[in-house]
Amino acid sequence: MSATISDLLDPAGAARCVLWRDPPSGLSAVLVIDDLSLGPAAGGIRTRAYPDAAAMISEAAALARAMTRKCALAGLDAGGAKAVVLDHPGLDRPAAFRALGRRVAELGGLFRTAGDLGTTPADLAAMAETCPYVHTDDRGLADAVARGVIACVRACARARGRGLGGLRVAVQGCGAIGSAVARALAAEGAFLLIADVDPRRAHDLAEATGSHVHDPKDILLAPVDVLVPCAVGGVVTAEVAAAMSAWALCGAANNVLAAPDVAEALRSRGVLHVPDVVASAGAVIEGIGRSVMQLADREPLIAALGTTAGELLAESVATGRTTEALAGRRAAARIAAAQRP
Ligand SMILES: NC(=O)c1ccc[n+]([C@@H]2O[C@H](COP(=O)([O-])OP(=O)(O)OC[C@H]3O[C@@H](n4cnc5c(N)ncnc54)[C@H](O)[C@@H]3O)[C@@H](O)[C@H]2O)c1
Repeated sequence: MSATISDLLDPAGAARCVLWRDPPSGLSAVLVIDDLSLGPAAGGIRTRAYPDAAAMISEAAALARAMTRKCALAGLDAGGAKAVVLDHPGLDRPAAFRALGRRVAELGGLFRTAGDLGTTPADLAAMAETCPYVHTDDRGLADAVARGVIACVRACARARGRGLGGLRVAVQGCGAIGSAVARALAAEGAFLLIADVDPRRAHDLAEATGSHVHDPKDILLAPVDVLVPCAVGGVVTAEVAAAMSAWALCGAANNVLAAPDVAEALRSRGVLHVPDVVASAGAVIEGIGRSVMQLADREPLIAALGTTAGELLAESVATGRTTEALAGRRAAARIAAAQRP
């Protein structure tokens, strides 16, 4: 069940993919390394009940591509990757994550990882027993994401001549990231509507932050100023883009647009859209900044996400292009410059 580095290094520059299985623990995992031009590949581990291996590969590949853009835009010396783990009734989680840790350790630091949707602090702790390349400080990374999201929401508010105080914000998802974002927004005096498919999580977060619990079925259409998705990807469909009340979209959920043309639907309605590859970069800045770039202070890079968001919003108005396209172009330019001999 092991991969060697040469399995992953593809001289043609195509995405590298490896499937790991460990029958004793029930582990089935896919790692996609998308790009190594700027440095080792960074990306979290997602754990979900996928229908088949093709679904695992396709989600890992899309998320790894987004990580490449995220690292390039954040000014990090890192490329993009993603690992996904199949959640199923036969999964012995501690043993499976220890086995996954052994495989990732064999790559010698080529892949740097942390948590993501569905992967728990206990999973990461088990993995860290066998692997030095996993960040287990889930709360610290989530708080770093929240600081980046706040900087980007502030950029949206500023574009409308507003501040964060009294801003009406809807947060979808009350997990690690949604909770950190809601706490940070509440501390800034925003008025919050929050929702989760797990009512207990929403209730507990509402108690802690003074927020109002909203029905998860229509949180994306809630009458607010800013929509902050922090749950699963693909939730902003063409229908949501056409019907949403919020005048800004700025969330941490990776790959939140259901299709590329949704970006144009948002732009043509005048919705300020901060791409999630910008808004959600706080965790990878914290992780790679600390472990690879040895930056004593990562806050300037996190604060710079707000500057990038403001520039993209202004450039979109000036050029009529979507912020998503403009962000993609910036990331590609930085990677191309690094690839030049
Ligand atoms: N963890 C990180 O460091 C990190 C960094 C950047 C981006 N992200 C992204 O942020 C998002 C959230 O990650 P997380 O680590 O908080 O995951 P998590 O598993 O801790 O929390 C996700 C929450 O979303 C809820 N949820 C799922 N579907 C929902 C729906 N349709 N409506 C409302 N709630 C729903 C779940 O019940 C859960 O409470 C993911 O898209 C992830 O890729 C995570």
